[in-house]
Amino acid sequence: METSELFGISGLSAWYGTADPVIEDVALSIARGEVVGVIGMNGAGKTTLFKAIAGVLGTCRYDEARLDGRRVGLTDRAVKRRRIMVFSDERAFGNFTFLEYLSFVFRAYRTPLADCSRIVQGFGFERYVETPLRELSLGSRKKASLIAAFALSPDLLILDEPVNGLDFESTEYLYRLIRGYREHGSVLFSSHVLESVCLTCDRVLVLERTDGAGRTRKTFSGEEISPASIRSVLGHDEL
Ligand SMILES: Nc1ncnc2c1ncn2[C@@H]1O[C@H](COP(=O)(O)OP(=O)(O)OP(=O)(O)O)[C@@H](O)[C@H]1O
Repeated sequence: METSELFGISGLSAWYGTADPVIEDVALSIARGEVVGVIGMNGAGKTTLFKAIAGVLGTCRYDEARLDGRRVGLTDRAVKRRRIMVFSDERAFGNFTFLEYLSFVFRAYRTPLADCSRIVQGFGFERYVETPLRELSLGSRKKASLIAAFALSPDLLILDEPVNGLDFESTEYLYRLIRGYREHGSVLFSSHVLESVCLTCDRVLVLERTDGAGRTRKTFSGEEISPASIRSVLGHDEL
């Protein structure tokens, strides 16, 4: 294990109603200050993987999970306070305004409320801060969750399809936030947009469903992280 590892997991399998695993024997290590992207076809198991890592999916097992080099449980409260997951289509907290949601999140993480006006401005979200979340568009709801997560600034940000639903300018701003996060912590995010991983990631993992379950098939790093290189390995040269 590298000394710079923030979080690691091995032998991770997860399932829903039946015993058939949706992801099987997945291993992942995220270094401090590293941005890791996960790509894969619809249904490959990206969201399932993220929920398991975030400790919000009860139906999973793993050989070992590590945080700061120490063996931990994914549902340990102390571990959950070190990460936050932004869901692809967050519909909870619909009756809360953004400001209410923000103070709820900070209270839940036992952290003094931080000033997030710069991030609110960056996402052009000023006029929505007092609107109930259920009245917001998909993209604006996504912004509310992203602003709260970046303002909280835990050691590990887990973002499930953060680009989905965002307008062009907010997407560019999100890329800047993700790249800048290295100074503070690590980011694990999934995307169907190759540009998003190529512009931000240190490493890109491909999750692929083989023999019925999602497994990490290939890792791209450094120079390999380009749309052409990823397409060629995934067999889509003609695009
Ligand atoms: N709550 C659930 N109950 C039962 N099966 C589920 C549930 N959530 C997901 N699945 C199944 O698990 C598999 C993986 O789904 P998951 O959402 O993790 O994939 P994904 O890679 O995130 O897909 P997408 O790119 O479409 O978001 C799919 O076959 C899906 O139908």
